[in-house]
Amino acid sequence: MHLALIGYGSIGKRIVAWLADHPVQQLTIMVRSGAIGQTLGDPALAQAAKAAQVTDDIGTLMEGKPDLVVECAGQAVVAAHGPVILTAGLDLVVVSVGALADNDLRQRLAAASEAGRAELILPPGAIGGLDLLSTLALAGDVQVTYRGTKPPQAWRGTPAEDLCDLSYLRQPTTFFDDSARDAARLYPKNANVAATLALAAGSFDRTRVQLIADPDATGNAHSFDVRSPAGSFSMQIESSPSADNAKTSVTTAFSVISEIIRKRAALAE
Ligand SMILES: NC(=O)C1=CN([C@@H]2O[C@H](COP(=O)(O)OP(=O)(O)OC[C@H]3O[C@@H](n4cnc5c(N)ncnc54)[C@H](OP(=O)(O)O)[C@@H]3O)[C@@H](O)[C@H]2O)C=CC1
Ligand SMILES: O=C([O-])CC(=O)C(=O)O
Repeated sequence: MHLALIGYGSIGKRIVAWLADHPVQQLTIMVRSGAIGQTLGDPALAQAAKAAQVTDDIGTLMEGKPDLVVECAGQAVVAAHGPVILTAGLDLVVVSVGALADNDLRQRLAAASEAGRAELILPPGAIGGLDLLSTLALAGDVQVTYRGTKPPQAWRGTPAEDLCDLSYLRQPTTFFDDSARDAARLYPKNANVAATLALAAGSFDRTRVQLIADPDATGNAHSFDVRSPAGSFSMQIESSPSADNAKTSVTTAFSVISEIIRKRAALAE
């Protein structure tokens, strides 16, 4: 298998660490130009693949015709490179699912997937329960309320800094209560799960999102309630944060790894 990663942060590194025990034939990693040397020097690469290359150029990544491309970089990368990757016939896992809150981009990705006969794969990421939510959404009139609770440091560098004093919180504080569309736009590194729920529910505007900073939180909690005439359920997930990125639940990388395993099995058939 030839695997390509775009982004080598908490998720990319976790995937490469897993590859040490399940190496691929070829690995291509796309990083920013300033990070090429440091990434090439990472000893984890030698164990992850028989051959590894690091580039800052999407053309170079695509030239190698990887069997699977994984975006684990950010929403801007999905917008900049997602359509061209799919049009070229390369299957693409998108982790920064919040990018799909942009209707125009969502349509372009769908059209590119069809034109290139390539699969756009949206992994569950940090949450679960999407199968039942999709089922209830088909039956109609589904209402979703999601609550994302993280420790104050996970909200650094976001608009939450202007909405509450993250350094002096004494109790759980809800600083955002609005649609999944606005959550994905305003909190691109924290509200991808809200976008994933919205896609399964069939509406970014009717999926309600509450974002909470909790000084006593030790990890990232995702809870949501689904109500519909056909059925209702609630889910509560407590996740450990990634060691090198408090915003990202460690489970997310393993959700991507499931997709890598699925692709590898399909190639072996
Ligand atoms: N679907 C889900 O459930 C979840 C999705 N996510 C999303 O997954 C993505 C990755 O998460 P995570 O690994 O924790 O994030 P990190 O910030 O740890 O890593 C992302 C890496 O991608 C790099 N990057 C950004 N733009 C480019 C580019 N144009 N070319 C190459 N590299 C680039 C960043 O570099 P630099 O730091 O220089 O910008 C950084 O090194 C994020 O968008 C995050 O919000 C996270 C958790 C759950
Ligand atoms: O990993 C998480 O806890 C969720 C997250 O950051 C996101 O949805 O963007």
